[in-house]
Amino acid sequence: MDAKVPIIAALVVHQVLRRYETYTFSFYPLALLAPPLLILFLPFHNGYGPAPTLGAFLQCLALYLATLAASIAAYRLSPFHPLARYPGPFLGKLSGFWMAYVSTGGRQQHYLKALHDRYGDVLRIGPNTVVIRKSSTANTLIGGAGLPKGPQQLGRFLSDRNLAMIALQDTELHIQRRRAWNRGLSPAALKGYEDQIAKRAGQLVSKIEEHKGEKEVLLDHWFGYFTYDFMSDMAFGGGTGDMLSGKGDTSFWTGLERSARNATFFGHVPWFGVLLGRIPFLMSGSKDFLGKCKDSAARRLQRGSVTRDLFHYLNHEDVQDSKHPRPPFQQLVSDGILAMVAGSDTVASTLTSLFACLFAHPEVYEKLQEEVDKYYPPGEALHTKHHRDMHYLTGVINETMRIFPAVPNCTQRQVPKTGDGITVDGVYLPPGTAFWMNAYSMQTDAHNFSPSPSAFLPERWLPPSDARALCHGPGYVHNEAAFMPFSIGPMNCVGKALALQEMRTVMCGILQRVRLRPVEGWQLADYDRGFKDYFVTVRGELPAVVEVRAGRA
Ligand code: HEM
Repeated sequence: MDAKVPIIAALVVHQVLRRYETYTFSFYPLALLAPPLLILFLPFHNGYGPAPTLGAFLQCLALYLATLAASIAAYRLSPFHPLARYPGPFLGKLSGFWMAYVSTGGRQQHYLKALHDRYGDVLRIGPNTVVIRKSSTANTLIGGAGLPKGPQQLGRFLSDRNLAMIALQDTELHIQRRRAWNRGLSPAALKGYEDQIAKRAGQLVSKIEEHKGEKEVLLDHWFGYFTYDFMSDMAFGGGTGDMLSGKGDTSFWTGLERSARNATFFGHVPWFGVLLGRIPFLMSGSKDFLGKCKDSAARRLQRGSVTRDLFHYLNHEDVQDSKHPRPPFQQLVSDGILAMVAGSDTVASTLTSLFACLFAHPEVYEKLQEEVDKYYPPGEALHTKHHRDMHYLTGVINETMRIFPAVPNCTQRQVPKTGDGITVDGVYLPPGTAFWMNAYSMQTDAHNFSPSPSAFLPERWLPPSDARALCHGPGYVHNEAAFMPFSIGPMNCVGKALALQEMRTVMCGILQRVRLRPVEGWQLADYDRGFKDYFVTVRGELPAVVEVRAGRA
């Protein structure tokens, strides 16, 4: 047998694969099987004889695939790879499946932080993927004129078609789509959601109150029900959210958790997620969940606009002119799914972490209680007018999101495949490099927040005029450029203001009426262990004891 032919074919195909990336399903079997078949049947002398047998084909295929795999591995590990300068796990350099595997444990934020502490600010965690902890690069890379989105979301949504806004890699398309979202989450639109938030927050507090005298109430569950019900009011004008009343279907949360684990995995190998997403009987759990979200969006579209909900803006019902034609149905469905996933879990996670931090720091709870009592005495309605003066509450929320960010790895961007790549503050990213700004590592790095970067100190965030502010003394560092729980730039979290408004309203509502305590033996360390980064965060239960405050029921 002439071994040279399949070996040369494999080396050529490797070069094609390096340059040509596709999510077309048929491409992969073609790239893997067609060259050995061609070699056997092409009329030139191939060394396999005039009538090739199955054995000859298998021999040729094995040699071809082994050479292809060896060539890919050798290139990825070689000093000639454009990312060779960056340290990282050996298996990560070899394949995206390494980080996909690590992510299944839910502790990738801690894994990456440990690697950053060991190797430095830029790590190579995939063949063409890095993760960055250097805040001085953030503005250029993901700020105002930052780089386009990376491919991770295609894997997470198991599709490269009918994408939700968060997954759009074409910046122009993203800007266009984002306009409607910006209108739907503008300060004026937020004013319109204020009563709904206050109503749902009041309902939540009443539900928590009902548990007084009982052994415990699971706060994480109730926060989940609150965010789901509110998001369905806010996004779809109501009609689907009924969890707080105890009547709703809670399978949204089980579905989300199950599909989130898959989503994390496929975010590291997006091409694989897209391929599996095309196979009808696979990934049924994730597809069922996406299907349920689709149904909510479809029902809302059929019903039409009753209130000025988010769909009112996404469907361009607020701008009836020829420049704003109605978007295709599938686009609305994808963005509806995005609203439910991005808007529910993140806020539920942060509210749960907020109380976990307060339980672990009773002195902080006391100070926050004082501030809430000052602005929201008994009977004071849960409107937003005091929020901006509540600096301690802001400090508590920021400090919680610093240590327990609901999206620990921020999000992915990618350097365009054509051009020279980009250099910023000594970090060179070659064309095609996908990268994450690692929020968790940045926010807990002593170079950005000192003293005690892992300690919960809301005083870090107080304005210098406040006597309690922690802003002097040797070794004090407070680098807000490294604080990005909502990401930054024009593709950051469009729901940031809404999320803060929800969280402030709920915190004020709860502290105004009840006193919550952790159950006997509860430890923050246990909560931390159960806090898993599965694209959205999965957290352990947060049981609490409820006491109604005198004169507040
Ligand atoms: C504590 C709460 C929240 C946190 C920590 C959070 C965090 C994030 C982060 C880190 C991103 C990625 C941004 C990027 O790609 O650079 C994001 C995107 C997004 N978030 Fe949030 N989020 C929260 C709440 C919300 C809420 C309430 C909504 C309401 C609908 C929302 C809607 C979105 C949307 C639509 C995107 C995609 C933005 C785009 O691609 O332009 N988020 N969020």
